[in-house]
Amino acid sequence: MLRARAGLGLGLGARAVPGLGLGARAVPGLGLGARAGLGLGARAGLGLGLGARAGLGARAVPGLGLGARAVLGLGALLCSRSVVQGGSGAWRWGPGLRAMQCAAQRPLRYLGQEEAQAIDQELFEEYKFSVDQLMELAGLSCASAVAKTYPPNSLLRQPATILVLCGPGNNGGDGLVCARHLKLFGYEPVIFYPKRPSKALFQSLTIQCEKMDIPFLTQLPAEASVIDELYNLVVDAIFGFSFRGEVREPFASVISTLEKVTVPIASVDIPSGQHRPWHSPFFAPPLHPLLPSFPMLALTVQADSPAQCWGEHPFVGDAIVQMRP
Ligand SMILES: NC(=O)C1=CN([C@@H]2O[C@H](COP(=O)(O)OP(=O)(O)OC[C@H]3O[C@@H](n4cnc5c(N)ncnc54)[C@H](OP(=O)(O)O)[C@@H]3O)[C@@H](O)[C@H]2O)[C@H](O)CC1
Repeated sequence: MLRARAGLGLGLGARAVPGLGLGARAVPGLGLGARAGLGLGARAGLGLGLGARAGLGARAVPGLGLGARAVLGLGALLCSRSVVQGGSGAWRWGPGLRAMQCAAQRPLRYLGQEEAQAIDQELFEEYKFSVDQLMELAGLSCASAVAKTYPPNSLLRQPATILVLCGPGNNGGDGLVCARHLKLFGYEPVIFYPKRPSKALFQSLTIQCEKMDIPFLTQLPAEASVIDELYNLVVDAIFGFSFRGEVREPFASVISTLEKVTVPIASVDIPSGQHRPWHSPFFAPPLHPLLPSFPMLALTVQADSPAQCWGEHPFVGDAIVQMRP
């Protein structure tokens, strides 16, 4: 069933969203807001909101009362600085689904590596999401964030070339999905995928890119200047939260080259090799021992406070998870 709703609400209370919803919904907070996504969960809160909501499936019921909430939301959440700060700014919508753009200078609560992995496990085991589902959303979120920050026709080099570097794990899978959506958004992605796992999922993602005529490089240019010359932007989908220890080949050379490029780097989840002082404008200064510099595209964030953001172009996509109390 498709449902749409708009209204003004002031509520201190609990509400439940007992279904799987696709659409937009008002989000508590001062301001005008709407949130798009695929959401499953229940939430309670204190909020004054004017917004619109449209959903496919079950919906929340506002009420008086004080309660806890748990949200497992998969979707795009876009919010303006002023909303995050409790001001009166309007919510903004972006391309595709799911990304949250928030203010810096707010108290931050970053996930550590283990926490991020635990949330991932919970999504798979308790909430029964499949890796394909999450990866598709992750890749789409990444492509959407790139498109929002660097629209294809704003780029210096035309056609709008983007180099997508894919690693051997799920982060690399996110990169493949991202490349596919970038192509649909009007970019010319080129993929470097030097270590390909034998799992069917990655083979399928590779075939899908090939079918879309996205070229795969057999070798990465060793000179960073060549990358600067050929590409407007690099998407770094080499390692995510399972990266451990010193970088091994072939990725040590890749990351070493990446450190020297001057075009922007958009990292998926965390900057690969993550201890390095990347010069990308996306990255904030070191903030956490596990996540010393945070990337443009974070895929999982602890969402107790949606004001947790950072950097010049912060985006949070993919799974927005609020734990049950
Ligand atoms: N949270 C979500 O909703 C989702 C997140 N996704 C993305 O998945 C990654 C995590 O994926 P995972 O496969 O667990 O791990 P990585 O992609 O980070 O990397 C694993 C591979 O990396 C190799 N590795 C690890 N350390 C090194 C190193 N020092 N040098 C070289 N290679 C390294 C590792 O190789 P092994 O030989 O050690 O096995 C693995 O091959 C997360 O960050 C998100 O981007 C999913 O899309 C699902 C949704």
